[in-house]
Amino acid sequence: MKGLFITIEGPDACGKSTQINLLKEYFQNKGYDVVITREPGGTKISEKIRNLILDKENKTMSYKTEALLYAASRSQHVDELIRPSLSNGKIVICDRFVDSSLVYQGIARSLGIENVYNLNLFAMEEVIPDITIFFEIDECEVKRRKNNRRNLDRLESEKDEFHKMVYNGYKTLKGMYPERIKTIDANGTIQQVHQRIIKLVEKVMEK
Ligand SMILES: Nc1ncnc2c1ncn2[C@@H]1O[C@H](COP(=O)(O)OP(=O)(O)O)[C@@H](O)[C@H]1O
Ligand SMILES: Cc1cn([C@H]2C[C@H](O)[C@@H](COP(=O)(O)OP(=O)(O)O)O2)c(=O)[nH]c1=O
Repeated sequence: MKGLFITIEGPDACGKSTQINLLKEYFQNKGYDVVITREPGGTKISEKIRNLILDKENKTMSYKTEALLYAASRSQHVDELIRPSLSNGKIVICDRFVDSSLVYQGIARSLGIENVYNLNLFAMEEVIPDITIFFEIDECEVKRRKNNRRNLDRLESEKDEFHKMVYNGYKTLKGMYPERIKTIDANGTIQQVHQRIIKLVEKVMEK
C-alpha cells in the first residue's frame, strides 16, 4: 500500500507549520496514520545539516555548498523517514521539500533550476510529492507574521529583493508543474486558511 506525500511551500513565516499541525489533526481524526516532518531536517543527521546551513556564523558558505547540503539533508530524510513511511501507507506532510531548493537555490541564488533539479533527483530518486500546496500571501502580511519571531536565520535575514525572487520563483514553478503544485490563499485567519486547505486535500483524495 502506498501512502500520500503532501508538501507545503511558501515564503518564510507564511503560516506553514501552524497549518501542518491542524492538517495532521484533521487526518488523525479521520483515522489516518500521519507523519509530520520538515526540511531541512526530519532526521537526526538532517537536523545536524540544517544547523550547519542556517547558522548565521557561516557567512562564507558558497551557494553551491548550500544547495548540496540541502540535497544531502533531503537524501537522508527520504531514505530514513519519507520512503519507509509511504511504503507503510502513511500520510507524510512535509514543511518544504524539493521546490524550496528549486526556488531558493535555483532561482534566488541563480544556480539554475535544472542544475538544482538534477542534483535533487539523485537525492530523492522516485520520491516526488503527490501534491504540493503553495501558500500565496500578501507581502505585508508575511512581514507582520515574521515580526512575531525574534531570531531570524541566515536565509530569513536576506533582503526584500531575495524574498521577492523566491515568491515569484514559486509562481514560475507552479507554471511548470500545474498538476502537482496547487495554490491556496494563505491570508486571513488560521481557521479560514485551514478550511481552504481541507477543501483542496479532499479533492485530491477523491481522485
Ligand atoms: N493565519 C494567520 N494569521 C495570523 N498569524 C498567523 C497565521 N498563521 C500563522 N500565524 C503566525 O505567524 C507566525 C509564523 O507562522 P508559522 O506557522 O511559524 O510559519 P512558517 O512555518 O511558514 O514559518 C507565527 O507567529 C504564527 O502564530
Ligand atoms: C528545504 C529548503 C529550505 N530553504 C530555506 C528556506 C528557509 O529560509 C530556510 C528554512 O527555514 P525554516 O525556518 O524551516 O522555514 P520557514 O522560515 O519557512 O519556517 O531554508 C532553502 O533555501 N532550500 C531548501 O531546499
